[in-house]
Amino acid sequence: MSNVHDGQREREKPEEQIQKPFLQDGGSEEEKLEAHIAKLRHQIEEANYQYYINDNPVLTDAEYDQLMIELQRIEHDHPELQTPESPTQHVGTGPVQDVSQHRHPVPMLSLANARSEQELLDWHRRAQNILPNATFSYVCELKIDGLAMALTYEQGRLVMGASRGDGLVGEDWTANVRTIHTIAKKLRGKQIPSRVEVRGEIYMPIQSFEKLNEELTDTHLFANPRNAAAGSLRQKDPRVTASRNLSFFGYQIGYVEGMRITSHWDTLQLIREWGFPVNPHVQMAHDLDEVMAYCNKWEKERFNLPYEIDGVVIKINDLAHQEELGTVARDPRWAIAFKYPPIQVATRLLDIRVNVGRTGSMNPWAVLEPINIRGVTVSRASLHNEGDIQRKDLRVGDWVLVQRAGEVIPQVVKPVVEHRTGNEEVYHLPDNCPSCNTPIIRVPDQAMAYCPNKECPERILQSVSHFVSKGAMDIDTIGEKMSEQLVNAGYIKSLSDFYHLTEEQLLALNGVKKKSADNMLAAVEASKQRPFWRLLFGLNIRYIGEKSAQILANAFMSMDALKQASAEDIVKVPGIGPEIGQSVYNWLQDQDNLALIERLRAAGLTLEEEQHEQTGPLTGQSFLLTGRLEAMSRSAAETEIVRLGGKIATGVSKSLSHLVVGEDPGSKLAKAQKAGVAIHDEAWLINLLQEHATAK
Ligand SMILES: NC(=O)c1ccc[n+]([C@@H]2O[C@H](COP(=O)([O-])OP(=O)(O)OC[C@H]3O[C@@H](n4cnc5c(N)ncnc54)[C@H](O)[C@@H]3O)[C@@H](O)[C@H]2O)c1
Ligand SMILES: [Zn+2]
Repeated sequence: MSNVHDGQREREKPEEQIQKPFLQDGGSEEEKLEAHIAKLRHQIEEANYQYYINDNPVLTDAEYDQLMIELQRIEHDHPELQTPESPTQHVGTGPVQDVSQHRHPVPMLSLANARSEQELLDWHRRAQNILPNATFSYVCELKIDGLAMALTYEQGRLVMGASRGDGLVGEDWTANVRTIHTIAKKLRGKQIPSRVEVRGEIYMPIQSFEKLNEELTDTHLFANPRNAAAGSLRQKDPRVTASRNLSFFGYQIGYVEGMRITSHWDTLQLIREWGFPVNPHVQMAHDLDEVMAYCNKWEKERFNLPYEIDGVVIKINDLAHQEELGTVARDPRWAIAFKYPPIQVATRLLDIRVNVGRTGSMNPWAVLEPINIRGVTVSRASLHNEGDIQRKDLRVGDWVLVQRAGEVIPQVVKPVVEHRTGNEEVYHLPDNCPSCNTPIIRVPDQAMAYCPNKECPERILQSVSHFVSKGAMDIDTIGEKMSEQLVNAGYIKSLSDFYHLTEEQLLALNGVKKKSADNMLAAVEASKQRPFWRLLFGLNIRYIGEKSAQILANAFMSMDALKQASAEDIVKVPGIGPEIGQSVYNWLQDQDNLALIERLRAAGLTLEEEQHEQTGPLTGQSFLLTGRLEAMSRSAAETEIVRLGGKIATGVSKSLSHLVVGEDPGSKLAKAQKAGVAIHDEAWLINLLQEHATAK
């Protein structure tokens, strides 16, 4: 453990802060300590509940870890105060009552943490003391920030998907787990055991997380991809889970019948053969130097990953060693998590300003004193909405903690209250739109505020930029800059004006030559062929993201059918919540919007889903195959995908659902990785096709 002085200081500090109910005058040292422990335990249990059950943390991970470390230290120094109920002795928190429970045949444990090279060495020394003659080798893995899942297979078929819960009893989420494409429903390969439990991490790619938060109404925003993954899995309706683009990496076997495996490395190979994705960055290490090199490498490179990691997991490779080392409290002795320090930096909140979004929303953002967070200078951060600012009690002039997680936009975590001087100012949204000065409107029960003016210049600019963007109408030769010029020149007052642009108009703009004018007109023309859902997405209807646009287009098949639907009809569609449904309905009641639809119709845009399209289990998903497939030809695979309702994409874009990679893939792989597209191998595809072919 750390040196005595540190330990003493750590213990003294919190005692000063103990609140009255715990501290009775004249109480002995012991009583004080007990009271302090009780408080710590209470705080941790409370945080656990918010984190594991509500998927809505009330503390930052760093704050939580601080409480836990302190409690562990006190219990270590005062074993007499340890209890089996202490949060240091158990994992997570029990399952919620109204979900079926699953008792884990082999407990699902947590992992002890190391935060420095020294702590890693300490871990190694402890293991070596128990097995003095053993020579260890290690498997290094990324610590994916998601939630642990235990998947049981009988005769190769998935029969149970359970969360960790309190480690002994988890929640049965089988129906939801089945909707996750990267989880095998049927094991592949030659060696199929009669019964096996595969463990791994369900996670949400960063891009999907960001997209999801864009689509969710402000009251349900997820704090990070981990909470988004847990919240999306723990849904009553599996169709909601299905719409959330969760993914999976396998990393362990809980137990297996009739099969002998001797090393963790072999475990990973076997899991891969069975058809699960295994993280491609797993690596063997033969000594602690190699382990440290791996940790250091990924501390820097983690921001290039399409998913979040919060550290590295190091496991002793030999399963016989693992068995002998066993577990202590809630952690195995044969593994450790090397955790990266949270990337939070303090800086000044200089000002709060407001942008007008494409639906008229007031979007406050922070002007920060520029600060370098791991090589990136951060000078602004999104603040979501006024409610969020109030919840965090951010005041202009505050010192604030700023966080950069993965590639997620920098976030203001909280104010550093101790640094307050009293000169900080409580923030309120302006009463009028900063762009057009119209009084803003607040929606009851929501933290959002809007500019109601349809002619608000900033709102028009944003909505036009969105309309031409890649995910929407993809008018690629007209970017943000050109949109601005077109709006400023008065050519685009409404989205339908794009379809009446003339060459003369374009040539009159600064710096536009005939060739680029022609390109722009051609791109506008081509956009008429975009599928209906893209138009729906492009229309800037509040809360409508790509996914909900697809769901609505599939459910109603045409704009006319959608127009005729009642609010109840729309809300009833699986995956469309009440806010989205009501918002679409309201939008369609507005005369100006209806007139816009008619102008778009007259211009020849697609207002219907293609009728001849197959619908099936893969509807709403797009696929792109690259490289050589072995078991079937690419065209046969594509035909089968289309037959099952899926689409074949023409290139990699953010909206691509799956990239399937065969032998010798080309540049698409790197592109897809960058775009955060889910990437699979051929085994996965075949499994998927077989699964649905039999189910159909
Ligand atoms: N902010 C809060 O209020 C709050 C509350 C509770 C917990 N937490 C966070 O959760 C942590 C504790 O949670 P925990 O008990 O799940 O421990 P943990 O997350 O530190 O480590 C154990 C987990 O790591 C995951 N994991 C990812 N990749 C893995 C791999 N390759 N091999 C094995 N496991 C892998 C598994 O899900 C496993 O259950 C805390 O340190 C804190 O960061 C935060
Ligand atoms: Zn305005």
